[in-house]
Amino acid sequence: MITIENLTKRYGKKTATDHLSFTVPSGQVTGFLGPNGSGKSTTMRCIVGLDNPTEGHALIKGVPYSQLRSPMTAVGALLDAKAFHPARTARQHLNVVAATHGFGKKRVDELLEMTGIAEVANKKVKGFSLGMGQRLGIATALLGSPEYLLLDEPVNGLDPDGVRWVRDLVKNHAQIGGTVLISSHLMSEMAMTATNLVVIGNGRLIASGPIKQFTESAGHSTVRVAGPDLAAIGESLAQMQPRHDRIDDRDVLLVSGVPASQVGHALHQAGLEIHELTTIHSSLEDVFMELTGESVEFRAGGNR
Ligand SMILES: Nc1ncnc2c1ncn2[C@@H]1O[C@H](COP(=O)(O)OP(=O)(O)OP(=O)(O)O)[C@@H](O)[C@H]1O
Repeated sequence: MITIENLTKRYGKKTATDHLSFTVPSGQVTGFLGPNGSGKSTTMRCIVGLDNPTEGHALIKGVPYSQLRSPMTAVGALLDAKAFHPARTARQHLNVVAATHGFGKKRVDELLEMTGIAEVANKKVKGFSLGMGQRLGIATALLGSPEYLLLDEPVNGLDPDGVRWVRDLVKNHAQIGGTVLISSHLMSEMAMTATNLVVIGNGRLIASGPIKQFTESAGHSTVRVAGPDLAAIGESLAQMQPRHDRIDDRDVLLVSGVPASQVGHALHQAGLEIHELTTIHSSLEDVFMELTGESVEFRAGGNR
C-alpha cells in the first residue's frame, strides 16, 4: 500500500499539494485524476523521493522510498517520458540502468520485446516519437519487476494499440497482486482500466474510493422512464421530488437523484403503465467535470 499522509509541497509561494491524504490499495489499479496543475506529478515525485515534502509523508509499505531496501525491485516509475540521454540508444539506456542496479542484459532484451521497441532498440533516443519514448519509459520502470508501478500519463502519445497494451499491462500487474497508481486525462480509458480512483484539485483531495462509487451512485445516474401518460408519471413522482425533464417531444422522462427501484415502486403503486425503466450511469468524464469544476486552474478563455 502507498500512504499519502498530510502531504504538502510548496515551491516558493506556490502550494502544489495541500495537506493531501489518501491510500493506494495493493492489488488494484488506482486512477489518479485531477485537472492540469492539480498536483498529481508532484505527489508522484514525492512518492519516489524526487521531491521532498514540505510537510507530511509519502510512504510505500509504511516507509519512505529512500528507506526501501531495494527500491528498483519495489517501485517502477514513469514520471517524465523524455528523461533520457538523447545521444543514447534505447538499448544503451536500458543497459546503463540495468547495470547500475545489477540486472542482466537478458532482462533488457525481454523488455525491448515486451514494450514493442525491439526494432528501434539501436536508434538514438533523440529521434524517438512521444509514444516510443513512453514505451522506453515503461520498459525502464519494469526493469526490476517491481511490485509498485507509478505511471504519470503513460498513454500520452500512444496509438490505440499502445493504449490497449498499457491497459492490459497494468490490469495484469494488479491481478497478480501488484499495485498501480496511474494518472491520465483520458477518462474513458481510466474507466476501463482502474478499479479505484483518487481525484484531486488545487492540491487537495476531492474524492477517493472504488470507481463504481463514482459512476453508479444514484446521485450520478439518471433513470429513463417511458410510458403512454407522462404527465401522470411526472405527477406520481413529484412526491419524491426528483428532478425530471421530458426529452424533446418523445414520451420519455429523465429522472435524476433517485434510484430506478424507487421510481419503479412509485409508478407501480400509482398503477401506471410504463414501457421503459432504464438506469443510465454518468460517464466518468461527467463525474470528473462535476467533481473538479471549481478547482480547474487553467481553462480555455483565460486563467481563473
Ligand atoms: N518545480 C516546480 N517549481 C515551481 N512550481 C512547480 C514545480 N513543479 C510543479 N509546480 C507547480 O505546482 C502545481 C502542481 O503541478 P503538477 O505538475 O504536480 O500538477 P499535475 O496535476 O501533474 O498537472 P498536469 O496534469 O498538467 O501534468 C502547478 O501549479 C505547477 O505549476
